[in-house]
Amino acid sequence: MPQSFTQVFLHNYKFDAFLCIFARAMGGKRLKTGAGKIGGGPPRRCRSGKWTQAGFGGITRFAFPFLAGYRAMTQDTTAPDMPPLPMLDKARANLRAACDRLNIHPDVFEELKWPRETLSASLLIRMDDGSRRAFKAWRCRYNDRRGPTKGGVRFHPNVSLDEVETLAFWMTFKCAVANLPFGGGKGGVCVDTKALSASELERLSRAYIEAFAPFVGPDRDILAPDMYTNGIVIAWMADEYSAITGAPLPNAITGKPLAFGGTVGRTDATARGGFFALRYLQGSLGLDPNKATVAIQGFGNVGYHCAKLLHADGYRIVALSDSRGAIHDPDGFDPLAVMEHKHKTGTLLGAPGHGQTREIGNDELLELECDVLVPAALERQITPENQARIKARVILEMANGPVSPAADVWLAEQGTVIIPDILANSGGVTVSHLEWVQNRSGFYWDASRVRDHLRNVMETETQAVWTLHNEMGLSMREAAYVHGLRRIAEAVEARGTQAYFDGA
Ligand SMILES: NC(=O)c1ccc[n+]([C@@H]2O[C@H](COP(=O)([O-])OP(=O)(O)OC[C@H]3O[C@@H](n4cnc5c(N)ncnc54)[C@H](O)[C@@H]3O)[C@@H](O)[C@H]2O)c1
Repeated sequence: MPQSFTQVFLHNYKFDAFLCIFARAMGGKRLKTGAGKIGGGPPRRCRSGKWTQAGFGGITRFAFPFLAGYRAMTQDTTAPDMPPLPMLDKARANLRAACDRLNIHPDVFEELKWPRETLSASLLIRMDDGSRRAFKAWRCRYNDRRGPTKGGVRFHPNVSLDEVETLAFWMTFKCAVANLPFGGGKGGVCVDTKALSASELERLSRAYIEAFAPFVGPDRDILAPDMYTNGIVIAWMADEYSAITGAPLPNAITGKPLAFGGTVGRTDATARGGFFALRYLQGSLGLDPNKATVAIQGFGNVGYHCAKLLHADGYRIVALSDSRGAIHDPDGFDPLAVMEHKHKTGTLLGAPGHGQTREIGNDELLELECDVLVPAALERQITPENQARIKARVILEMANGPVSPAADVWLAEQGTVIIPDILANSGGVTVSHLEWVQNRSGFYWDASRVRDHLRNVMETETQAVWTLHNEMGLSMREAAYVHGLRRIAEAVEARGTQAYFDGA
């Protein structure tokens, strides 16, 4: 039995390779692809799950029961600790601190130390030019004590196992902070979507589901959008899941288009949730929406809707950015006009503002003089390297993990208020929960009911975190972890801890 993480990993890959050879020996065929055929060979619409397919996707499905069981075994908490995964280790420092604050039973920390299970796969797809390419992919179920795991799928060239597991860890806490009956999960594919054609992207999205279908399910692991997985990607995934399971409306995937069982209000839910949290705190933070200035990093789903909502509320959006660059105008931008320009030209560079607009570097945006900084793109954008140059009084973390743990401590000491990701961006998963509920009941809500529910959740939980922050003298992040951990610990302890066996 392998002992170290590296050994476990290598062992798993050898196991995959063995299955690959075994599958070929058993007669898995290499199938032609072309128009109407998607993925690296497998025939589509295969509902039986029988071993009739070649390619890694088929193998993963075939091998899944062995792999899942094997990985679960190798992640036994009685095994020696694994070598560090840098991001996850750092994220876990918040858990350790919250456990110490609450005097939580050691069994709880032990349970949350590692993901419950992580599956890796190689997605082999046919490219438009006829070649085949393999993309590394993962799906992690971190902890499911409060319910089925829930989390998005990220398509990005820098996605790694460490990132996926860390994002799943954060999802565990986010769902608890929002008081949802879910645990935390996450998935990712190492891919630059901009380098793929639409049909290649469709094949990849479907191949992801094919590889992980046995791992997911409405009562097991529920998928959602994340970076570079928009509504159409989610629709392909949901369609593929329907085909595999034979269920026409799979509620194992949320963020679906409306016509495909989606919910009203999901598109801007993450941004709206952050907006509700900020608006709830703005009085306490001394922010006057008619005077306050905002810089937003990332102009995708979350960044754009955040800009729109804040702008409509009176805030002045003085800077915006995307992966291609950033723009600054002290007199502010109308996000609708910027989006229109982006649609026309493919970039927000050159978009009109209300005054003297100039292009700036992405780094410069973070360091601008403004009241509220909204990172809505990637992790680790604010680190010890640039922390001293951050001038915003308030940071609304719409991205996951945009402030490194060291910078987080340093900024909190300087008096910067950071509304942490596990609270600020929990609006998305909150409305995803409503989609899951509506799919189950078959009764669909109107927009005002969804918004009222979201506002209620965001205000209730923001108030709880703010109260802990003040009463226990914690940073907002520490308070959010304490708040979430209390709920997770209750769910763990309800099933019994060592104390039951000690007769305590
Ligand atoms: N979509 C959701 O519902 C949701 C929910 C919770 C958290 N989040 C988090 O919010 C963040 C954004 O997600 P999204 O759904 O808006 O993704 P998206 O793919 O729609 O948009 C991402 C944006 O970030 C920009 N970007 C990428 N690299 C950048 C860089 N180096 N500098 C500046 N901008 C850069 C992209 O150009 C794009 O505009 C992610 O961290 C995601 O995990 C999203």
